[in-house]
Amino acid sequence: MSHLGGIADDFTGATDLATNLAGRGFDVVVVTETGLDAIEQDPGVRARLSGYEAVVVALKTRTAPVPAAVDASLRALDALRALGTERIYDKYCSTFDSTDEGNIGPVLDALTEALGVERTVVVPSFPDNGRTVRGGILSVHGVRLEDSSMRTHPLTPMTRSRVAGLLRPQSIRSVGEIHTDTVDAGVAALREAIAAVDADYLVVDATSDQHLATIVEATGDAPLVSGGSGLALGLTPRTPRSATPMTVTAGRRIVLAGSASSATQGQVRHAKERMPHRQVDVRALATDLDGELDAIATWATQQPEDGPVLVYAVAEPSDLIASVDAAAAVERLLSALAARLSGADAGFTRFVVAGGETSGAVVSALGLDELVIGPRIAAGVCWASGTTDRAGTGIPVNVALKSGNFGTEDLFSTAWKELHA
Ligand SMILES: Nc1ncnc2c1ncn2[C@@H]1O[C@H](COP(=O)(O)OP(=O)(O)OP(=O)(O)O)[C@@H](O)[C@H]1O
Ligand SMILES: O=C(O)[C@@H](O)C(=O)CO
Repeated sequence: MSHLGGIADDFTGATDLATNLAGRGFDVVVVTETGLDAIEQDPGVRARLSGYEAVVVALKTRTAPVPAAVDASLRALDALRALGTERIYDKYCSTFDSTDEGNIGPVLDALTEALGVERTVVVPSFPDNGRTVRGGILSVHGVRLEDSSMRTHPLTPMTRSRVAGLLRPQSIRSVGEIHTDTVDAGVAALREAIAAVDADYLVVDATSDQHLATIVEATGDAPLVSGGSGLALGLTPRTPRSATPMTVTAGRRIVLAGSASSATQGQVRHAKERMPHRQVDVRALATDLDGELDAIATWATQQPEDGPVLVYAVAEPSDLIASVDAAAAVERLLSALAARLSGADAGFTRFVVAGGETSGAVVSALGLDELVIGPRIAAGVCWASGTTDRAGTGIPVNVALKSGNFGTEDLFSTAWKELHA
């Protein structure tokens, strides 16, 4: 029986959570929406997956309308319950990516109702990646969220920093705060505060892994926790055992960077100095997406086979075209490119993908139902393996899904060295 079930609102978030769980000794697998079909339909799949200590469902709901996000999350919950999971970890972004119409609140409302939970913690902090909450204010590397690069995010611009203030407009339930002094006072004090504060959702400060461990201990066996992936760093598997080994492939390598985040832009500029590279002509996509796809696919297959190549959307802030249509077209292009290049003819089997939305589109296009977690590349980023179809006749691939703002500048050229048999 699986112990922990994660529901992540995007794919990089799912592998981020899985990376931290694996780091704590959990045998963990990520399943996609097609993997949910298999859980629902196939008792054999249910029996196999319930052997994992943790199962994380990767949804693509971060920017989805509320009803779709709620439905998908409840479906994930049902599937996780069918695996016997006892605790649910609702994973959203460490920078609380959403708008006032966002779905973090509605999904929490739905999960608390379905689980019959009265209150739950809200903990976006992930100190290893510079995300901290102090006095209820979320900061990124010491800069208030509203003053960070997230202010100009193309899909979820973050213009306020108080987590409770971001959550309240989204939820029908009440939101309170518990600050650092209480967390510093230790498990018993925090437990008391959680019981005493008159609110359903409690935004709990955390600026260190020690704070996260205190929160995990204070929430004990709570059936639901919510946050970024940081809280996982305080969890302990019930039955530690060796992780399922990840398959390492030997095919060609490509970086697909659809993320517009500032860290990704730096990584793109760094990689451009070190590998063959090509920028997506975003304006051309509106009129001739197929032509651009053909051109980039042909270019990629003509590059030297022994090193990675880079296809990217944004290297400088001025490359960004603020339009939902442009964003959707970039996702379509990069995902179709991944599908085409993963075919036996082109022979690409190893993919670093930057950006949550982009990763969701790419993994879906590759048709991966399950991701087995492999070596850690950076905080919240790991290699994973999957098979491009479920019948067992597909092509094994490795993917590293990198959240937009995660990773050091050299990640696109150094990630590969973690990929060894
Ligand atoms: N030049 C561009 N103009 C407009 N939109 C773009 C452009 N390049 C990329 N995009 C879009 O921006 C969005 C980036 O979202 P994505 O989630 O992939 O990355 P991110 O937001 O940087 O990362 P994360 O969500 O992991 O923090 C995607 O929808 C992508 O298609
Ligand atoms: O929590 C984060 O910052 C990431 O896992 C994320 O959500 C990626 O989009």
